Amino acid sequence: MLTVETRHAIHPSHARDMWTEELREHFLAQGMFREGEIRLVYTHYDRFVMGGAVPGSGRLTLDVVEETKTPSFLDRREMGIVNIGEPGTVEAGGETYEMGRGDVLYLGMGSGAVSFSGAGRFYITSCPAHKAYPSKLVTLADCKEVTMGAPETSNKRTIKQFIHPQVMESCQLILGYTSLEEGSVWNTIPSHIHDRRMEAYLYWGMDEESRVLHLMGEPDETRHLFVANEEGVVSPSWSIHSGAGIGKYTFIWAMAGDNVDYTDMDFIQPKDLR
Ligand SMILES: O=C(O)C(=O)C[C@H](O)C(=O)CO
Ligand SMILES: [Zn+2]
Repeated sequence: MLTVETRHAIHPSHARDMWTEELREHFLAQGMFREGEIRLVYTHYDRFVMGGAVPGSGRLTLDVVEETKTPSFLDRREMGIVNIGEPGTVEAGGETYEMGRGDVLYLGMGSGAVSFSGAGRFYITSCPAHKAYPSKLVTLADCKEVTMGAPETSNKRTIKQFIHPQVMESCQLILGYTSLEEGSVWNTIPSHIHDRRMEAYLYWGMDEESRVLHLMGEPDETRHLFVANEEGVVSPSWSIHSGAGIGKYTFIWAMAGDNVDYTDMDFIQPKDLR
């Protein structure tokens, strides 16, 4: 079963006037992971798509998605898949990929139908592509790690880069995930924006009762969302995307836009946040 929800792009001056439920309706993605289903959120931010596939005891295939009006979803798109569950299998382009928890699969434009099976919980990201780069399984052992922050500022964290120019080539998609060190709670501090790229977060590895206080909005008009495990946040190019967790968490970040330069960020110091 395939479900696709569309999210239109919101102007920052509109977001300023939103109350809590409206902010959640436009920027929070809930219920993406349901057994036996593929559930996608098709955004109008760089036409980025995020979603989940949980095959359970069956097999799920992602092929035609009406929203793209192409014969197959990946005809003019690339895809990044992260397995946030137990080991599972993805088949695409005549290849079979065995994915452990935390492994990332890149599928190039024209890969055709994508099938999911096994005990995996597959987080799906996709954006338009202009060239068919080779598909590639990037395991945890193959990613590039960058350590940032410090325990004194409660933001010591490891950024694992998978779909990233230093690891492999892609058209627009950049993807990886960040984990906090014991005792640290803050991600992405100092905050930043990048008007050249949108970004989407998926928070995972959290206890049922935990929540992340996700900060969004223009730097001088911040808003927040309380986010639970396996929920996503769409971050427009004008919005900061930082958070603090009540309990442990990891988050997958993925971006699409004009460049694939992870370091292209405009930082905002805490004193300038409002
Ligand atoms: O902890 C961080 O800092 C991040 O993970 C930052 C994100 O990767 C990001 O926002 C990249 O633009
Ligand atoms: Zn960012």
